[in-house]
Amino acid sequence: MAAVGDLAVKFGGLIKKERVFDFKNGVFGAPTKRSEVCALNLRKLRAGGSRIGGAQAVMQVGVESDAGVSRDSKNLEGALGFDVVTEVELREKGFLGLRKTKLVCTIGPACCSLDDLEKLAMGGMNVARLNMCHNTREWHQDLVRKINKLNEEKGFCVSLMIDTEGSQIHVVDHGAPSTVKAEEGSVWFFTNEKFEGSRPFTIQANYEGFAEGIQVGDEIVFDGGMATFKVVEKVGNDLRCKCTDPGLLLPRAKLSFWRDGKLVEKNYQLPTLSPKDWSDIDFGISEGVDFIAMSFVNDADAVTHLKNYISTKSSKSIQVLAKIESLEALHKLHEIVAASDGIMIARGDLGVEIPLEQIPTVQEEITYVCRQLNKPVVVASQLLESMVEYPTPTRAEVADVSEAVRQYADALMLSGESAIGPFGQKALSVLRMTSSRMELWSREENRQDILFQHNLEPSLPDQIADQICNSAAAMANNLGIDAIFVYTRHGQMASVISRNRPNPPIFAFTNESSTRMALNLRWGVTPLVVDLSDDMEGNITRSVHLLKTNGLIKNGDTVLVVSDIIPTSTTQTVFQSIQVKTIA
Ligand SMILES: Nc1ncnc2c1ncn2[C@@H]1O[C@H](COP(=O)(O)OP(=O)(O)OP(=O)(O)O)[C@@H](O)[C@H]1O
Ligand SMILES: CC(=O)C(=O)O
Ligand SMILES: [K+]
Ligand SMILES: [Mg+2]
Repeated sequence: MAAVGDLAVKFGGLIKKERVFDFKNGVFGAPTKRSEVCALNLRKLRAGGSRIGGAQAVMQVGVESDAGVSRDSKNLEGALGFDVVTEVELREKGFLGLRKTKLVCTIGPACCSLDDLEKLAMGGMNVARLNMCHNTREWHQDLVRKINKLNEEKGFCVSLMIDTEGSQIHVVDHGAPSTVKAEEGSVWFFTNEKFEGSRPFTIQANYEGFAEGIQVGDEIVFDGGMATFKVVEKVGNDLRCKCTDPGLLLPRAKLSFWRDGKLVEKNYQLPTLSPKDWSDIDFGISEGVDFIAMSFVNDADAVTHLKNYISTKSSKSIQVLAKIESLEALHKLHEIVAASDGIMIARGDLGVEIPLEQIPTVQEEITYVCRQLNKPVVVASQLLESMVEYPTPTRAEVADVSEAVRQYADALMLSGESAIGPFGQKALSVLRMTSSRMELWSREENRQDILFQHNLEPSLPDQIADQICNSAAAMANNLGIDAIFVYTRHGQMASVISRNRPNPPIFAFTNESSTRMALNLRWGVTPLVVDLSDDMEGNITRSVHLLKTNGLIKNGDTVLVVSDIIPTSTTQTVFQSIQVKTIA
């Protein structure tokens, strides 16, 4: 509850129920109504098994009794596997109060102490992102060590992502340590040559071929519109340009070239992964990071190549996220999404290559394609940009965040807001508060879009698994279930349930740590590591018991349990089941 002196923010108007958010402590003032879940007597809903193409699908409804599990099974207590943040959130807000949208924070100098990282973790950071464009190998190594320490010693579950630098034409030197103003009509020299000391009106670009194919009359745009120059003369490999739209030139500003209102695509000459990127990738593999985000992906081959490389180098499964940040990537969106393990909509660089007014529709299109193909999608860049400087967001920023949540993006990302801004924790709490609000609204208004169900895989067993997950999500909504439990070794079942964006939270029990960390980016999924035995009934009974003894689930709660493979002692038949259990 917001104490006197705390900054309390209220959203009213359109929204029916008000909740007060305490920025300082990062908690909601009023818990989500548990009465949203109707009490159900599920005992009457008993249904038998039905045969589908050789595999057996069982649908059972029963009453879970605690009597069968002995309370002295101490070895299981530690195996609950909940992370500390979910546990607190669950105790405070109940099942429906758990946030669905995942949060990624870029780590930088403003938040790199163990203490800062712990505060971000406590504030709901699901994934820590290290941008390899900046800082040293030692700095990144230290960060990895700190995140691992927090996970191991403090019970957090924060996944690690590295983000490659990639190849892109940008400013190396513009003659000043920070921003330079370009006045209208001023003439500037663009070169790849390094220059010593101060040379006014000179810009050094990072790539020697930057002026290849560029003609007199073409335009150079800084950072997608910060300032614009017209090429007035070609001088060998260099360009003399006149400022036509005055503005600010930032260090490392991104350059794009335009002719007759169309982008002159130049990045095709640059490799998606440079030698430095390969070295950073080797670092990520050796540190056992969970995600590698690949900058400036231009086609599916680049993604497949990296995935193959990782599989030969790493025993651990590492997820490759393709960053969509070029026009070329948009042209090949489907194949890139299909080849990758997930997508980042890198709106920063995308806005350099496409007109800004197209970003919202492109974002909606990408999130839609990702959901169809069951790939997690991160919406990134400038979500709360003003908070790099100010302690509150603009209304427009909150609206932008809400829109990404309404589109059911899996995750939202902070960049400079957490990396260099003094209000990183506040920015994180704004993301948390805004997503929870929009999730509640979508649920209450029943705004869920009908998902056109692509079959994800052609084979029959996979289609059965898909259909089971789809049906489970529908059942969970229709029956007002409190929580969905899914037993999943590689995360596939959990991801397909998540793809349906059901109302109750999804607890994904897995025995693979890498599956757990990968599921951290999936909408609505709380991943837990447990010892999964072949006795699936035993697994289910044990996990319910563990939640109950820890006070996280109580009599009368209803849980929908989805399991994939239940080989029993007498038969090796593959069972796939949906069971509804009322805790008694
Ligand atoms: N590890 C770091 N060390 C120092 N500064 C950092 C670090 N990571 C990020 N920053 C700073 O935070 C800003 C925002 O970070 P972010 O990585 O999102 O931006 P970016 O460099 O523009 O992104 P990208 O290269 O992925 O397009 C950067 O411009 C940089 O100033
Ligand atoms: C995140 C990133 O790389 C971008 O927005 O360009
Ligand atoms: K990057
Ligand atoms: Mg980028």
